[in-house]
Amino acid sequence: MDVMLTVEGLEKSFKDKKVLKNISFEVRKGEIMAILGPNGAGKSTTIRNIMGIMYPDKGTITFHHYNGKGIPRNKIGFLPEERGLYKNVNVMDILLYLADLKDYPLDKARERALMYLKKFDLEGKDKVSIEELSKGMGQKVQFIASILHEPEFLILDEPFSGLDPVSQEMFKEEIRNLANNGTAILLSSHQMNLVEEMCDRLFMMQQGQKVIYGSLDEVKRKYANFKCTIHGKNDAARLERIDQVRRIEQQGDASVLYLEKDVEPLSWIKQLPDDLVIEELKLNRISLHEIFIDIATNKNLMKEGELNA
Ligand SMILES: Nc1ncnc2c1ncn2[C@@H]1O[C@H](COP(=O)(O)OP(=O)(O)OP(=O)(O)O)[C@@H](O)[C@H]1O
Repeated sequence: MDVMLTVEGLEKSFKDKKVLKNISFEVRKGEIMAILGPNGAGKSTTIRNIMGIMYPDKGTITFHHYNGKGIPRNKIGFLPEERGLYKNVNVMDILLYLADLKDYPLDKARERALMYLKKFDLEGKDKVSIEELSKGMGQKVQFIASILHEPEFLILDEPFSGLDPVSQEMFKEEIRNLANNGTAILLSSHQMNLVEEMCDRLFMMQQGQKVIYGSLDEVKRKYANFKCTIHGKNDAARLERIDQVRRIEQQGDASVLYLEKDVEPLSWIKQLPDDLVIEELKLNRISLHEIFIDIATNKNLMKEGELNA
């Protein structure tokens, strides 16, 4: 386990409002680590502290491999939440300019830029000015700018916002490739389905505090209770009386039964009433999206006082 970055005990206040409270996590080489949380949770503030755009009141940020020499800016790639490139400059010029700022050899940068433009369906756009690009195209160029210099640590803040599904797939594949080639990736996104498909580990925060930290598998095993979806005309009150059903949701003839923690799936199925109408039955764990909503709305997990994985 090769740790690239350690964030330890980060605290930050704006005036008298504490927005980061004892934030600690690490990002490892070759992994996609997601930083998640509701609006205002403190994700961007955490990222800005890592990038050295602002400084923490307390705590440390350590990039390993660099002998404690501070932030290795040339080895970091950053796609910020606030997008923006110089408008009246052409695509290749801006890409080369940004690569140059990272001390990356220009001939190599040009070669890689052409390769990535082709990969992202922007072949021939190298001489087009930024203002002529659509929003999605501009985002692709900015993404290319963040990876052109072969960063060892990459921060992606909402990389998928505004992208069509095909472009999302391209980004997903490229991000996965980068991780497979050893890049440590910190990914912030509100698109839980994509996070669930892509990330190896996740750090979820709320109101400046850690609520969940661990591998996707651990998190799902620990926090994602089972839910049972039954298609068939059944009476809601009756379903609610079934043992270990926490709550139900009904839509037409489909009912989703959210089950209590630690339910034993096989025995639970065995004890279902004989006269239940079942046209279809599915038993699976709740999604990351549902875990997120549970936490953000303080429905369930927060009350159980066991969130500090
Ligand atoms: N420069 C600032 N001055 C004062 N308050 C700030 C500043 N930057 C952020 N905040 C506050 O810090 C808190 C955390 O904000 P932050 O932008 O880090 O959240 P976030 O998790 O990135 O949210 P979002 O998902 O909406 O992007 C919020 O309450 C925000 O209002």
